[in-house]
Amino acid sequence: MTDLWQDAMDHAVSAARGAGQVVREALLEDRMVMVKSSSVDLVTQTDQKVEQLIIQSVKEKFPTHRFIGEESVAAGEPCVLSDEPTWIIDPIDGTTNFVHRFPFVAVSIGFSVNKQVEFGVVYSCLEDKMFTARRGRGSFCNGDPLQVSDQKAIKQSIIATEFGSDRDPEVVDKIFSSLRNILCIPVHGIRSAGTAAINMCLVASGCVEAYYEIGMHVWDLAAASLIVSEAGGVLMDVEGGPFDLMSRRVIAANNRTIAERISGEIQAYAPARDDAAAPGADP
Ligand SMILES: O=P(O)(O)O[C@H]1[C@H](O)[C@@H](O)[C@H](O)[C@@H](O)[C@@H]1O
Ligand SMILES: [Mg+2]
Ligand SMILES: [Mg+2]
Repeated sequence: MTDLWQDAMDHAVSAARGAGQVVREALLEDRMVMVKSSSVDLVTQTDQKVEQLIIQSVKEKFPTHRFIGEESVAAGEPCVLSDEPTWIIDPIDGTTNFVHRFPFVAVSIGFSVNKQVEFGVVYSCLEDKMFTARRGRGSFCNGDPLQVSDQKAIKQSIIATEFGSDRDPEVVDKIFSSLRNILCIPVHGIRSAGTAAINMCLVASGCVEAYYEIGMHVWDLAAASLIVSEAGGVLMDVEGGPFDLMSRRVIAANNRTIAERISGEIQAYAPARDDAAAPGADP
């Protein structure tokens, strides 16, 4: 049977690796920092340049494919997940890390058809780790297979999360209330890589048992969600229902028991969905 998407996945790996080189070179130069939704939601010209390099390279090979790019959406492009082949791109996941030279920065490229992620590529460019997954064919890091942790007890676990870029005191109170509940289970520790994609690749690698967050976006999650599930992990909404790529809410865990326990400790809220502004979106 013809393998429809292998050529596209090979291109994604090559584009992510090339983008990583651009990121590493940019780290040696001064970076002009701009802000988006808040004074702590950062973006640089490198984010914008890398996204355009990836999108242009894809358009040359796959002219009918669609795109959801973090910085294109920030510039006003619609954020629509249709049934069409769609490249879901976060050119730099961990921009704050990039600005501060904190060494966890990823290029994330997900690819969906019929709203289902067919492959995911996350390139941790300072570690030179290429995380890949193809639906139904496993997850890998630099070609080595990945498997989530076999830890069953949350009290023997490390949990990853992020604090996001919303500094509304009411939101921050919910974030810290969830964090306190989880810390006091107790768990062994809480970690933040500063990038959703790398946190999820750490789940897939068995380094942390789970990651949760409310507020990140589809481009942070798309590629890494498949890397987690193809490594034997589970994805869930923070209130225990099915994972929804556009909801800006996720629990990614090594097993359902730990995911459900985390869900029970989270003080949930619902940020505006990524597709909220899409034509015909539910209000
Ligand atoms: O670095 P970016 O691509 O903006 O993504 C991060 C986002 O800015 C943060 O608010 C989230 O907490 C992280 O999980 C994202 O990785
Ligand atoms: Mg991101
Ligand atoms: Mg980004």
